[in-house]
Amino acid sequence: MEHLYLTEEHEIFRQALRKFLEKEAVPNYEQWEKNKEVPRSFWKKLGEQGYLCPQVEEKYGGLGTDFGYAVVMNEEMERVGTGMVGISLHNDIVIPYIEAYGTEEQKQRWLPGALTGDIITAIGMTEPGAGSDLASIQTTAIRDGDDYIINGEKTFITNGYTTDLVVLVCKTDPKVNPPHRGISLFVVEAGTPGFKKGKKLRKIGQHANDTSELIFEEVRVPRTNLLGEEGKGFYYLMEKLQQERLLVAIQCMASAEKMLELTIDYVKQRQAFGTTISNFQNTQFKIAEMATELQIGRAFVDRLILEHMKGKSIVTEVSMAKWWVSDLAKKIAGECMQLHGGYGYMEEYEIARRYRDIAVTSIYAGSNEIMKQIIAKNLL
Ligand SMILES: Cc1cc2nc3c(=O)[nH]c(=O)nc-3n(C[C@H](O)[C@H](O)[C@H](O)COP(=O)(O)OP(=O)(O)OC[C@H]3O[C@@H](n4cnc5c(N)ncnc54)[C@H](O)[C@@H]3O)c2cc1C
Repeated sequence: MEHLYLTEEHEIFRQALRKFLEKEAVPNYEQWEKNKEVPRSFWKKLGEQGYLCPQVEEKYGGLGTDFGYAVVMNEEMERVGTGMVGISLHNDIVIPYIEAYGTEEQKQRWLPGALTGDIITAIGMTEPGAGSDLASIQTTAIRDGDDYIINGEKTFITNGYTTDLVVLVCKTDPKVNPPHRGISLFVVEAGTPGFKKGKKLRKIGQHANDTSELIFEEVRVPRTNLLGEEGKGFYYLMEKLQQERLLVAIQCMASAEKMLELTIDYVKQRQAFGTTISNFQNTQFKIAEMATELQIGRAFVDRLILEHMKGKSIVTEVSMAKWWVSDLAKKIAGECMQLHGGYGYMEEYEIARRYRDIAVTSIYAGSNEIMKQIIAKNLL
């Protein structure tokens, strides 16, 4: 499908990336699902080809690419499987915090490793007792001379098991009112005494994508690991969530388009009552409806990508896209599975995995209910 914001260079990049993924990811994907992680050897290969954080400035080893390249990467990885979203989380969500709020010293320290795959990153916001209500987190980072002492627990952390570096959301002032003013961001490196990782969590889908609990017991980090200013963490998160939520909409579009493609192929060859399933009017109407809804979603998401690339603040519209496209993708997953009949419920057919993988998109990156709350708050 043609996109408004992509140049010929983006398309050349897409072709090269697609070839790379067909060789290095597709044949191994099932094994990654079984192992519940994308191996570091693959991250390193991505790094060698310039696919890790290509947007980073050249002086740190990056290519200084625009958001169009991130869109292409997300679409192409999503075509392979949603279990690769941890790579996008690293490229397009975690590293941008360091790029935007890190000091020169911090950038020199962490960006080069993030580009080679030596440093895999994660972001720790959610806790066992606080997800949507982020301001009520309990993890604390209390000043002790030139250091901070961190105590707390995070859960559902993407890349949590493999991570070398986590951008951690903590309370530096647990008593301040309103509570979000007491939130700060820290970089905590794996291996720091007191920082423990839990087991890989057992999820219903996105198996290749590792998700873990992270535990912090009396973890001492120097002041040089504070990201940006103390007490500004919540504002930094709000600034960056636009891109995170837009990416979920982009991933859901790509996945839903793939599901429709798989289903069109299937109904054209499956026989029943002496003809193909594609000859039934119900099938034709379902395909027509899904294709129409995908065109509507594509037009909206493409417009938002363009505006995001121009640096516009489109928080309300991105929240709309996040809930609407993820709900659409979930509905399409159900309808595509239905058109596959019993085979759609079998793991041999890709639609089964896609059905499981898409379910979480209405929950993570801010639940769809929270998206509607943001939209309503900005309109009323
Ligand atoms: C696979 C996976 C990967 C994840 N990756 C990460 C990660 O890398 N880093 C990270 O920090 N977190 C991550 N998360 C956490 C995710 O962002 C949270 O699960 C999500 O924000 C919801 O929080 P919760 O699970 O605590 O649900 P809750 O906040 O307890 O919500 C439960 C239900 O109540 C609804 N609800 C809550 N508040 C309101 C309200 N005010 N009005 C109406 N309804 C409301 C919610 O929409 C939801 O339906 C991940 C989660 C999953 C499942």
